[in-house]
Amino acid sequence: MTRLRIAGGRVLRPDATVERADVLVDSESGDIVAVGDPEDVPEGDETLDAEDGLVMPGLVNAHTHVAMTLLRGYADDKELDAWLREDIWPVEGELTPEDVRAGTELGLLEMIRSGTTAFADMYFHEEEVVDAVEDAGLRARLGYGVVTLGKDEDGAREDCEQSLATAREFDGAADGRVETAFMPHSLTTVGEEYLREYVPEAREDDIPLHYHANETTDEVEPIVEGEGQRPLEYARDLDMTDESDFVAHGVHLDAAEIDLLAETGTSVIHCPASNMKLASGMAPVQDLLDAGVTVGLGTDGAASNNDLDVFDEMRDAAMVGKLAANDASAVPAESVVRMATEGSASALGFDSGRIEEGANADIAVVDLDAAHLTPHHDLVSHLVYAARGSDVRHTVCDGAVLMRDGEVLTLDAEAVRQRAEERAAAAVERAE
Ligand SMILES: CSC[C@H]1O[C@@H](n2cnc3c(O)ncnc32)[C@H](O)[C@@H]1O
Ligand SMILES: [Zn+2]
Repeated sequence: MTRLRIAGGRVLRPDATVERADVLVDSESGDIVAVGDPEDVPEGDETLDAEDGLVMPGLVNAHTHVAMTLLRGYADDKELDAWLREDIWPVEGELTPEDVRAGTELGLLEMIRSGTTAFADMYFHEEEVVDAVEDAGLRARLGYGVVTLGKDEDGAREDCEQSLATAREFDGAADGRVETAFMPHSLTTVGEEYLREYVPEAREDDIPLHYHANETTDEVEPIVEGEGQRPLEYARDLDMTDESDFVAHGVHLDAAEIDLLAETGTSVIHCPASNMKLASGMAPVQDLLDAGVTVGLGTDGAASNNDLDVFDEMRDAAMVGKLAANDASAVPAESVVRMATEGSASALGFDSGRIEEGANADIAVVDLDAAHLTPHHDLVSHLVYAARGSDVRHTVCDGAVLMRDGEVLTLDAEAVRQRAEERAAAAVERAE
């Protein structure tokens, strides 16, 4: 057994306390095998120096479209529908598998550098995302995003079948680090007849569902008018609110929908930066937490954020959560850290997000000696209100070191950056 010892640091425990401790990881099983007083933790074969650092669970970005890094800064300052139709979808129509690979690698590089160890992705050419994740060493729940709107019946069916085939083929890939889901884009961009036909197929194979829901009022109103139901009631009647399912956004929810989410166990992935930038609205996060809904955190794509830094997202979640509740005590730092770690991991079905014996060894070590993190009254506060992705010193996933002392070991950072730059420019040129 190869053992990695993360030594000399302070450790963020699942109850949000911080203690001086060492962490021992079994690099073969990918599990944490001991957490405790340095004198009680057995020696490792390899050591990661966590002196002056905080050892915390790797962050989990539970909703993104990772290859959209290629479109970062391409189209800003528009609301969702116009942004997608006028700017994003025309370029996405030009993206080749190689483009998606290049954009994904850029996103993975950014995630590893900022302490993210797991994520959920909805996109196309998803086989490229699987390969990139396998090489870069992260953990992910991946799926092909279905849109039937604007397609004829053959095209729509092809899309649904592609999503199911992707989910079946790649589940368990990358030594089990990749799991999958059936991913209808949203309740308004996928026709009811297709949801009625294909959701039962996913259920038969125990494939979870991930989709955008209640993101904008434009998405809620047609369902209320057409079906006489709130969107999540419509989703429940289509068997789309299982415990294993997770929806992105959940901005415009009424009280009955919040109860429905709590009763069914369907998780909500809060994406505050995207919701603010596209002026979609403010999600009722404190109400969701009070109702017992599992809430995770996601950046959404880098074109509506415009980065994949979950530290940034935590700060946004705390800030907008208070504004939405009109209460400065709402969505406190501890709840936000929980959302970005255990909450997201649980939504994605991963046994990660906590530094505890038996959990996946998905870990980030944050440097605490920066000026903007001094003094150390409350380290949980710092993670949410003061830290940045660039404060991460080491990133470990599944027991493997992906970044040591700021150097990413699984990707050639400069080559990744150059390829993405070239591919992004060429794709935009083809589209214009
Ligand atoms: C069909 S693959 C996924 C699809 O989703 C688009 N997308 C990116 N951000 C959002 C968002 O906030 N709401 C809805 N859809 C979004 C992305 O561009 C892909 O086309
Ligand atoms: Zn999205």
